[in-house]
Formats: sequence, C-alpha cells, structure tokens
Amino acid sequence: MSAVASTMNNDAILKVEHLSMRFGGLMAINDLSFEVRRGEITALIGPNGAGKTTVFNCITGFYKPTMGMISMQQKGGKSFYLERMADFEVTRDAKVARTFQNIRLFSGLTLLENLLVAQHNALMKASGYTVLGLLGFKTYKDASKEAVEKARYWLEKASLIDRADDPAGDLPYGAQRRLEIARAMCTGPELLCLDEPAAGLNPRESQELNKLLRSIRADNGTSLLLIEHDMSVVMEISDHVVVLEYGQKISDGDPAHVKNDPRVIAAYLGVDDDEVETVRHEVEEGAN
Ligand SMILES: Nc1ncnc2c1ncn2[C@@H]1O[C@H](COP(=O)(O)OP(=O)(O)OP(=O)(O)O)[C@@H](O)[C@H]1O
Repeated sequence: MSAVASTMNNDAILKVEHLSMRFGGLMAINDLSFEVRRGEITALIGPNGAGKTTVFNCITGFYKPTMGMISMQQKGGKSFYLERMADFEVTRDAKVARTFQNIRLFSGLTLLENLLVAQHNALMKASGYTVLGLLGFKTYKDASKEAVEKARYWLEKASLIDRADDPAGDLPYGAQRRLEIARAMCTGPELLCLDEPAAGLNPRESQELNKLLRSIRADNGTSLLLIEHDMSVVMEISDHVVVLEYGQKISDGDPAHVKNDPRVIAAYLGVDDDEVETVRHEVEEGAN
C-alpha cells in the first residue's frame, strides 16, 4: 500500500501531475496535469482517441503510467499515490471506484445479488476468512445484514428497488447503467469514476442518470469524475470540465468557460491549429 503524508490542497481529492503514458511509439497522454475538487462533478471530455480512457486506466490502476504522479486524498486526510497501486488496492484502500464503457454486470444474478457481490471484500473480512465465520460469527451476520441494507439503499436511490429480485440482464439498458453505478457505490468510494455513463441512453434515461449523479454528489458527498461525449449531460451536471486533445490538456474551467473556448470548438470541429484564431473571432462575434 502507498499511504503517504498529505501535501495536497484540502480542496482537491485527486491531483494528476505531469502524467504521461506511452504505447510503443504512441504518446497517448503527454504531460497532463489537472485536479478533481472534493464534492464536485468533474468531466473529462475530448474528441475520440484523445486519451480519456487511458487517463481513467492510469487513475484506477489498470495501467502503470510511463511518468507522472496521481495522488488521492481521503476525507480523513490519508493520501495515496495511485500510480503505485494495483487496481484492487485502488478500490479497496484508496476508495476509488469505476464503471466501464461497456456494461459489466452479472446478467444472470439478480439486482440485489449484483450489489451483494460488490460487497464481497467487507463480507469476507467479517467472516474472519473462515467457513466457520460464515456459519456462526455474529460479526458476519451483522455485516451481511448491513450489506443487504446498503444494497437496498442504493437500489432505492437508483429507482430500481421494484426490480430487486429480477435478473440484471432483464433490465433495459439505461437501468443497467444505473445498476452499475449503484454497484460501484456499494464499495463506499470517495471518488467515483464513470466512463461514458450516458452512452446509448434515451433522453428520459439520461435525465434519470443526471438525477442519480446529482444525488450522489449532494447526499453522499462523493466526488465524481466522468468521461462523457454527450455535451448536454456535461453542461447540465458538471461543476468543472477538463478537455483533452491528442493526450494534452487544451482547456480547464467551468462548463461556460469551456463551451466558449475557441481551442475546444476548434478541436471538436477538427480545425487545424492555425485556424483557431479564426474560430476565436467567430465565437466572439457570435457572443455579441
Ligand atoms: N492498450 C493500448 N495499447 C496501444 N494503444 C492504446 C492502448 N489504449 C489506448 N491506446 C491508444 O491511445 C490513444 C488514446 O486512446 P483512449 O482510448 O484513451 O482515447 P479516448 O479519448 O478514451 O477515446 P474514445 O473517446 O474513442 O473512447 C488512442 O490512439 C488509442 O489507440
């Protein structure tokens, strides 16, 4: 484990500093620095191939970065260098959970069972890692009761409680996405990383997702970092937006700032660097 002395602002839960990731001859992330502030929703956006998922994979221990530091500071003051940790340690010790672009539920298990499996670590600990523990320990009985209560709480919040005993595979797509988020929340994260949570959702499902994400921020105090292509979701729910292009940061600020940043507009329109000034004039004229 990589617990370290705290050096960060109280304000930042996650600090990415000079992060680089090379795949052979390709520099997928190049000297990237940004912060995720505690209690906020931060969106990481950028055109296809900009490096967003690679950043997530570095934060959550799936990739070891070529260079750079990723520090996470928990509420209690304990800090971790995530780039030194294995993926399961990032979830278990640093309390960073994630979802993936493609849904990864146990489709044959019920919704409730999916949320109980997510709490396997806590239950095993309470069993004392013995079968006798499973049969008799009070701590195990208490922990399993608590696990069911937590699962029910998250099913309620995700508006899925009515389907608790149905197989996860029977849910409509948007509901499966919310179940994944509920499952990640059952691990008790302080930072939740979501990879394209709104992908493939219809407008109603998208609204339900926004509601869930806002309530996670407001009621549970969890900080969120999300990759998202759907600009209506990004603009509606984010407090802070970081924009990547070719593995580098091209803009960083609140949604209104980023939306009007000519470099961002140019990146999304596929405009060359020497045409950014033209886009800047057009944006300024449009605003007047
Ligand atoms: N494991 C890998 N091996 C080699 N190249 C990779 C690997 N993972 C990502 N890349 C490359 O790194 C670059 C960034 O990819 P990444 O998936 O992080 O972008 P992205 O912004 O998430 O894209 P999208 O929006 O399409 O999901 C791409 O050129 C991609 O081909």
